[in-house]
Amino acid sequence: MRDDIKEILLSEEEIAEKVKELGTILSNEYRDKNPLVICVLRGAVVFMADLIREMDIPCEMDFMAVSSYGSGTESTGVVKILKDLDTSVQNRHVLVVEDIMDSGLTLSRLVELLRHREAASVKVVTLLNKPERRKVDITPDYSGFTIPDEFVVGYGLDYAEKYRNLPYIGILKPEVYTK
Ligand SMILES: O=P(O)(O)OC[C@H]1O[C@H](OP(=O)(O)OP(=O)(O)O)[C@H](O)[C@@H]1O
Ligand code: HPA
Repeated sequence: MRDDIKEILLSEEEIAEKVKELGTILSNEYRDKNPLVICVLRGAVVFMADLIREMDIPCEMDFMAVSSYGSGTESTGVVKILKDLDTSVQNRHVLVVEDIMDSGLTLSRLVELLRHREAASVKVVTLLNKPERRKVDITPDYSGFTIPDEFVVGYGLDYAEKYRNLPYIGILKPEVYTK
């Protein structure tokens, strides 16, 4: 797997430090609010697992599976809900956890849906933000790293379902997805 990586963008240590910082900020923000923390499957699962262990407040979690990339590197523009929440968000403070905001299509669709379901508040935390690629007007409420317009994998992020288990975030060699 390492041979397919052009460059390590974020090391395990850099990620761990950032996740700790975000955990502290979110603990202060959501103290006494018993937030419903929503993991957007599948990419966010690694970030979510680390983040909630850096949040020293009561919270609940639930999962939603959506997909817009299929097996490619460009959003199809169609955000499919593959698995919905088991919990009602009505009157709950909702924190959506994502691995990356790229075109913004996935999160704008999700935020709209959760607001429509009458959540008390909806905020988004993303580990990575690629603002150069934005196709809709959305900004994450909390973001770990702003990254350049490169296709990245690892720490949950995949290309065609591969590389999610890399412990760091690396830039994928373009020849891997152009061949
Ligand atoms: O801002 P966007 O352009 O919408 O891109 C971000 C979304 O794309 C990826 O999901 P993907 O559809 O690849 O599914 P996955 O989480 O299962 O990898 C990623 O995990 C985000 O959910
Ligand atoms: O750079 C990326 N890598 C993996 N999945 C993604 N989904 C949107 N952007 C990316």
